[in-house]
Amino acid sequence: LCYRHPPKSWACFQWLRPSIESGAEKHSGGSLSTAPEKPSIEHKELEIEPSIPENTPSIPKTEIQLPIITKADPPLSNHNAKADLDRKAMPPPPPPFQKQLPLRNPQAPVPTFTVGNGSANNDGQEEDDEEPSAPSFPAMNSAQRAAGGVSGPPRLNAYPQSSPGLMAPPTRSPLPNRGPPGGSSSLSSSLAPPPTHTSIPAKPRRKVLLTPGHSPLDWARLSSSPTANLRGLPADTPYIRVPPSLLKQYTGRKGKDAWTVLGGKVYNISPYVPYHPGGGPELLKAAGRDGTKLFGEVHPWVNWEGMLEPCLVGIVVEEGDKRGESTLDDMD
Ligand code: HEM
Repeated sequence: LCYRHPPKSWACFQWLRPSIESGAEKHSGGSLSTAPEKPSIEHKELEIEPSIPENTPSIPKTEIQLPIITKADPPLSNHNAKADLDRKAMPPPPPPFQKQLPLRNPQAPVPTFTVGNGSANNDGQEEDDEEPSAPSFPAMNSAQRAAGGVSGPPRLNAYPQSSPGLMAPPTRSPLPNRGPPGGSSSLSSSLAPPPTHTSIPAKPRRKVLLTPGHSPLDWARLSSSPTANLRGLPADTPYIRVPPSLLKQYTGRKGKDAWTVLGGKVYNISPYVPYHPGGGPELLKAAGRDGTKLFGEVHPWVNWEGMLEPCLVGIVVEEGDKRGESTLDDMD
């Protein structure tokens, strides 16, 4: 302000100038005995004026015009008139600082933006020199922009008007869709995991509902009991050699136990039938014959040796092997 309007050009000084000049004349007259009426003001003014450099850029005096008093204006008087003149001579105060968004259409005070016409500018130039660029949200490479679903600023209403880019409101039914995974509505269930997160197994799992007291834990408890006789043979019976003809007799029918062969060892699987997670019938498919291949096709990860150790009957031998009863020590 002082740069553009130096004190030299202030209107109040214009008003004071006649008195200053007259004061100067008094001083130049050399009458030291005559005391000025306003010595402090006049001397101050006389000191200020020479301190302003002559080459200071200033508005020419012709530009500083006192307001022309027309007939319509009320008559100015004394202090109020001077204050008015001073106020009019001063430039208007700057507006309060605020960042102005470039609004192209004054009819629409809320900024809106559209996607898809390629007008978005992202080269980092000044905003004032460019067209109004798209807002920074959502991001330029976001899925929202790619889907074309952005047509305006975020809305607070839950269900906006139907628009081709917006998701339709969910259809609600009186009961939640919580059917079993294997039910008829499993494909359309909203609780079903998305197909990309799980791989559909080649074979559906065939676990059965075990009767109470026949969980795997119950079997572990039973099989670890030293008093339980799970072999189906009289106590203290040594391990026996089992030819195929003998194995065939133990199919689990006609009141006999079910034996099977896993890895060359013969097991009595009858006690395990109610504990088998795949169901009794499935287990009994291996009864009376070698079930090693069958077992490996279904669950090769199962530790059958540890689970069926107390059910071990003996070993399988060739037909016609007449070496009689033998123990596992003989096999080793
Ligand atoms: C003979 C000794 C066997 C033992 C000790 C045994 C043990 C088991 C065990 C522990 C499971 C649960 C596996 C798991 O949860 O991952 C199971 C499941 C099953 N087992 Fe066996 N099993 C035997 C024989 C067999 C045989 C011979 C068959 C079929 C012919 C069979 C068919 C099944 C089936 C279909 C399942 C259900 C698999 C699934 O959950 O998808 N098992 N068995």
